[in-house]
Amino acid sequence: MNEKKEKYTAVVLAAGKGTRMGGSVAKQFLEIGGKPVVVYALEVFEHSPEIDQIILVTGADKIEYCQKEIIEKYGIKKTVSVCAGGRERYESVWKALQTLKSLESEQEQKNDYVLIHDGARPFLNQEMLERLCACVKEEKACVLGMPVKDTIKLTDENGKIRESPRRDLVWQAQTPQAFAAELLFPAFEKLMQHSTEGITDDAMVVEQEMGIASVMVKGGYENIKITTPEDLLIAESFLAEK
Ligand SMILES: Nc1ccn([C@@H]2O[C@H](COP(=O)(O)OP(=O)(O)OP(=O)(O)O)[C@@H](O)[C@H]2O)c(=O)n1
Ligand SMILES: C[C@](O)(CO)[C@H](O)COP(=O)(O)O
Repeated sequence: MNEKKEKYTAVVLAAGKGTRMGGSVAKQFLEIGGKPVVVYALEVFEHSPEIDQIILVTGADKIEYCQKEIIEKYGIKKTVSVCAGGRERYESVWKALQTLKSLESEQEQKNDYVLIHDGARPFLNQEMLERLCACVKEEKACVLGMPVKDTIKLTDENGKIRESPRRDLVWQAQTPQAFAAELLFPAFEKLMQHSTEGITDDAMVVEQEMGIASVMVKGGYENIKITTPEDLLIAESFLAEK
């Protein structure tokens, strides 16, 4: 007898303003290798056998653009919603989770796992995604990342070094970050009940609100986030190699 497949939703975040990049077009919509940055990750989720559906989060004024110029144009058929995000990244995640709750009522089916990905990370690939999906089934909270290559210094506010942590224990966190839905929903519900500062990823929310530590899963050094202008040069050089 076939076992019922567990349900995976990918949330792709594309509601940021790209302040550090500058320019008039938000970085997730800039073209690299002839396609907008956000399309690369959407295509990976579209072609993954694990992922059942995709929610794309963008600015309220970009919903129509995303529907026509991203989802329809590039054939991202697993997209079940293009919804408006919030001011901060975690608020965009919260909006996506609310959308997902409404969809669950309509679909009369709950999700087992939710993956949250920065639309500004175009070099996710199927191998990274497979490792993450396999891990989250076991561990319930998993973060893609890579060990750091430089020596890390922790300083005080004046830049004075306070600690040099063991490098073999220090990782750069990437996305996607994947969670059992039963952990992620209550974590964000709790988070939104108090004033919140300094939240820069989803694993922090699950740790802070639920007391659950996520497990690091090997991503790739190429899984960069396009953040500042030099990242576009790095991205072009990765694409030239393909
Ligand atoms: N309110 C926000 C802020 C960020 N993001 C998304 O989260 C990802 C990672 O965020 P970051 O690199 O910080 O993007 P921006 O917030 O756009 O950049 P900046 O901080 O330079 O303005 C990006 O794909 C971005 O579009 C989002 O959906 N909603
Ligand atoms: C989630 C993230 O991409 C993991 O590295 C990162 O923390 C986002 O941070 P940012 O301040 O939004 O760039």
